[in-house]
Amino acid sequence: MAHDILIVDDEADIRALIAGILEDEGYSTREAANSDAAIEAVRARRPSLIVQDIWLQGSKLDGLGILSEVKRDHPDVPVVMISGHGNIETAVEAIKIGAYDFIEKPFQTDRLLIIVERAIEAANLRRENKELRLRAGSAAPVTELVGNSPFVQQVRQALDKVAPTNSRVLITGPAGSGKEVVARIIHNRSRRAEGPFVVLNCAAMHPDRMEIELFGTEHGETPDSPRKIGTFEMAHGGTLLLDEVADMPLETQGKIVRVLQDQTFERVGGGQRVEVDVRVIATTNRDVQSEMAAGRLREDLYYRLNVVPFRVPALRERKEDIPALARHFMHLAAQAAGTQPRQLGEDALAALQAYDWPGNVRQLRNAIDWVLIMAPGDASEPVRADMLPNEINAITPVVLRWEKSSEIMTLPLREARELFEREYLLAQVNRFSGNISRTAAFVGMERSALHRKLKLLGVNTDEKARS
Ligand SMILES: Nc1ncnc2c1ncn2[C@@H]1O[C@H](COP(=O)(O)OP(=O)(O)OP(=O)(O)O)[C@@H](O)[C@H]1O
Repeated sequence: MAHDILIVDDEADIRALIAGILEDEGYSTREAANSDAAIEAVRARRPSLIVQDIWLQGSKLDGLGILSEVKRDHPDVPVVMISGHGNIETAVEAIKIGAYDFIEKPFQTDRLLIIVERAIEAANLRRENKELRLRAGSAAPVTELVGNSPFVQQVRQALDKVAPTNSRVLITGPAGSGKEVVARIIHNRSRRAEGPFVVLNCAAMHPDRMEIELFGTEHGETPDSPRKIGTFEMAHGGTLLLDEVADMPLETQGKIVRVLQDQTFERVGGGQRVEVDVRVIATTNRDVQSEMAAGRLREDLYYRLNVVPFRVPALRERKEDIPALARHFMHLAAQAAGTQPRQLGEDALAALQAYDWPGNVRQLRNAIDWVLIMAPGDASEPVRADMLPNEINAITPVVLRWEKSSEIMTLPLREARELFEREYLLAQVNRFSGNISRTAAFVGMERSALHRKLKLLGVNTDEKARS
């Protein structure tokens, strides 16, 4: 579809001249002679770009006034100002308000066309980047890792060191564990934070499209379609995240090695080299050693990407983070739904910690979204363990489903006490990811006494590690 350009000038012959030049290049144009007509035209349909004179005779608002209104309602629409010799200062003022650029009268056709093309391209890139961020479910910049487990503390320290450098980083870990979050934090804390953060999901991409997505095309996919900008070019000045890099075709992996080497590449179907300044971060949930052994991941790519390795463990290996993550996601879910967050009872948090989370942090986030909307009971009451989704509730330790536990009432006191102690301690050991010292401190026992007790109750090492 042709880009729609609005031309605002009080002189009819200048409007006609600009419209002619732009239409010859395939743009479609509309014209407005004063501020009322300009604002009405923008309201009728958001243009792709506005070319606008600074001085407008017989108009309520001058060029700067229209610019301010347009930028207030449509900050993403690029505006190119036309200035006369005497008003360069005003043109500079316009740039401060948000104009993309200005051209001086009398203008050269080539300059007008170059500026228009660049302004539209820049606006497209900004929009695509915004969409990519939204698709990743994270429009707001992530700056902190939620949690306080030894893992999170270690990663925090490593992030402080690595983020400001330009090092490439390879992040491994199971699906949904937070690899992309780590990548975003690295970007947000780097000197590139103001630049784009672009994600290319290699697993979701058809292998045939991979190179077009990465490098773009010089001529467009059909003779009259515009050229496409690839993710490497979009990420110029910022960070490119190659998500699930081991799923990339081998041939493309080879091309990436070359880009990493000299930071230039050719667009598909193009002969010219495009220079870029991009920090590359890659993630994978596969075992990189076996991927290399099977010939699915090139060793030279692996060594170039793995300058700084990060491993994000499964959630079941760091259960201490669950309460903080659960509260964080409850807060986010409530904010998104425009409601009050529900409080999570201690028993519910313990039940969440007893569960294995095969889908990791992403599954926990989904579960909390469910709890906010679906959990029974009054919204002002804390959520209890038995109100959690079925798959979690089903494995909740007996001790957390007290009123459901008819079994305990059928037992003599000594056996009931043993059952309670066993379930209670098992649940606590689970909450602390099998760490006996931290469990002992929490339940108020000596470490050695807890060990003895667990042995006596038949809680074996496997169960402790059941996580
Ligand atoms: N420590 C954390 N703090 C806050 N949110 C987190 C954290 N870890 C993960 N999340 C959230 O969990 C979800 C999954 O995280 P993310 O997409 O980073 O995982 P991933 O390992 O990249 O997954 P995949 O391998 O499937 O692409 C996201 O919604 C993310 O915001």
